[in-house]
Amino acid sequence: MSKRGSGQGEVGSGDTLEARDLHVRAGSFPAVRGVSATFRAGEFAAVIGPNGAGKSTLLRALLGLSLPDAGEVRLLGRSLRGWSRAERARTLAYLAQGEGLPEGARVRDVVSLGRGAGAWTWGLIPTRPWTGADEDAVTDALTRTDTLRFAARRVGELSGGERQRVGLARALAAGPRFLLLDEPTNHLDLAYGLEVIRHARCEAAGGLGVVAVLHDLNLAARADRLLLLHGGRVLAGGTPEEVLTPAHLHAAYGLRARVVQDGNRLIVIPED
Ligand SMILES: Nc1ncnc2c1ncn2[C@@H]1O[C@H](COP(=O)(O)OP(=O)(O)OP(=O)(O)O)[C@@H](O)[C@H]1O
Repeated sequence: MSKRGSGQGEVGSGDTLEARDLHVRAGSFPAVRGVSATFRAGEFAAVIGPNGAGKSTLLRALLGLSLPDAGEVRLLGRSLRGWSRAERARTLAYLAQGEGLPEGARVRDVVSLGRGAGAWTWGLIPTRPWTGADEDAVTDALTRTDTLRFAARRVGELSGGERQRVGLARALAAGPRFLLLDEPTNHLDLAYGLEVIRHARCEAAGGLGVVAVLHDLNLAARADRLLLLHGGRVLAGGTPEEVLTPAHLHAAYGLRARVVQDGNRLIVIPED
């Protein structure tokens, strides 16, 4: 089934971000060891696993920020090695873990950075003029993340949850095909965490591919697909029902847990 999202066009079967037998080091440590996974446009996928499982390292390799020792990343059917930095930056958006935003800047200006407005702000030579289409894309990203109403406020005046949505808006402003989020709900209370997940789901329903590293398994249970890493390897991949089993949770986290179905959602309950 194909979907249409604002500015993202038709989603076809080749709209994937793929890791093929990927081996990646973090420093000298082999943090990702033979991971294969396919992330699709139009899907919200969560990468889960205990501390040190290799989640962030995998995300950085998918973005082309860390080069693999072996294996490859393929984006829209082409090896990432063949993509220019500029092409990659337009296609893959990234919200890093604990990424700070400039406190004194106004929200709209921060979101404009997502379309390269920094080239003007920082006195660099712009490669193209700022256009009405850029302005529209910024407004669209602000609207989609429900941040338009405080677009004129300064970042320093916002709550943690509001800042996270501004970061999301900046990433979306570039008009990417895939959005990669590293622990986007970290330090957020339950309500804000849920809100970030709701936005991620909504973007995926609009045609974007969303890949988020998540620690909270009950938030991850709201994803379309899960990838469970352990020791740099894939322990399980598939739907939340397939991945969040007591056996997998015990193998990955050494945790005894019950998994119960509540309506159409799974709930993980750790046992003492
Ligand atoms: N610069 C580095 N030098 C050496 N080892 C590193 C470096 N960065 C990460 N590692 C190790 O690589 C492994 C994977 O790290 P990574 O950050 O990808 O895991 P993670 O699953 O994202 O963990 P967390 O949930 O704690 O953020 C860990 O064991 C970590 O200690």
